[in-house]
Amino acid sequence: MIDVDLQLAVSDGPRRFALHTSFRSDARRVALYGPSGAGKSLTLQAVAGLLRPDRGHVRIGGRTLFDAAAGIDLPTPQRRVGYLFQHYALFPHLSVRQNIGFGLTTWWRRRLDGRAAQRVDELLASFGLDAMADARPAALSGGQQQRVALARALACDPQLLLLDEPFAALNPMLRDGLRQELAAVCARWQLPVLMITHDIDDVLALAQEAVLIEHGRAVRQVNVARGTGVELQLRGGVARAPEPPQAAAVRRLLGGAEAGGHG
Ligand SMILES: Nc1ncnc2c1ncn2[C@@H]1O[C@H](COP(=O)(O)OP(=O)(O)OP(=O)(O)O)[C@@H](O)[C@H]1O
Repeated sequence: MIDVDLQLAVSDGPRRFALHTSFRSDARRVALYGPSGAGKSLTLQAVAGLLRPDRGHVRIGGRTLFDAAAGIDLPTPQRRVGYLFQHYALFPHLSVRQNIGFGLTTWWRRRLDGRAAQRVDELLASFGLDAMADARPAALSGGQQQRVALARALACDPQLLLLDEPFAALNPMLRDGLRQELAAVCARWQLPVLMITHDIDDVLALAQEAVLIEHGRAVRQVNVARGTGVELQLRGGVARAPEPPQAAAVRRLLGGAEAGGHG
């Protein structure tokens, strides 16, 4: 379902950070977990198309969003990913309704057409935000702001939801309740989720699989329900997720020859 192999470098003056994250997962909810500065946000931004990798690919549910070798680089709106930013990034001067509908409008036409307005009404209702549709974000609680940001991320009918530290902006007292609310939203919308966090409780509450990111590398992949993990290898300079069980049989049947090898 999620197949990511990314290589890119960013620099800020003399500081240079090289990212090479590679993992594959069939789980519906995957967390990128790791310390601050490990490269989680860069990975998420590259999946969303906000950052262009030098090499690699991004495939979601069989769709190729990016493939450097094949020259494929879908612009963000065509990727059909919803992005929940770390501090929600709600527009303070727009109402709840306008925030949710923002991505359905264009800069030259900010009015919602009939279908888009209906979609926004549905989202307002399903997130329990009708009563505050005309309020500005500053008048909402942290939890309500999170719901507006989630509704906005879902407005474009995404095929993948990207969550960047979804609870970082919240009072710890609120987190448990909102984790459960978010888990319910994901289940209700049947949406695959790729989230980043450095809070192990987010992983335990929301993720089926977690990929540990350290120093710009995906180093371990953990099955949360089973409590098992596998190391992600760097082979020939490319990190790969573990092979499925039948791969060993295929290798045996093919005589152990490496791809591209002869004799
Ligand atoms: N646009 C940029 N230009 C230069 N360096 C950057 C840029 N964005 C991120 N970095 C650097 O890349 C490294 C990885 O950053 P990233 O934001 O991906 O980490 P992270 O794992 O998401 O951390 P956090 O959990 O603190 O958000 C950091 O050292 C950061 O300073």
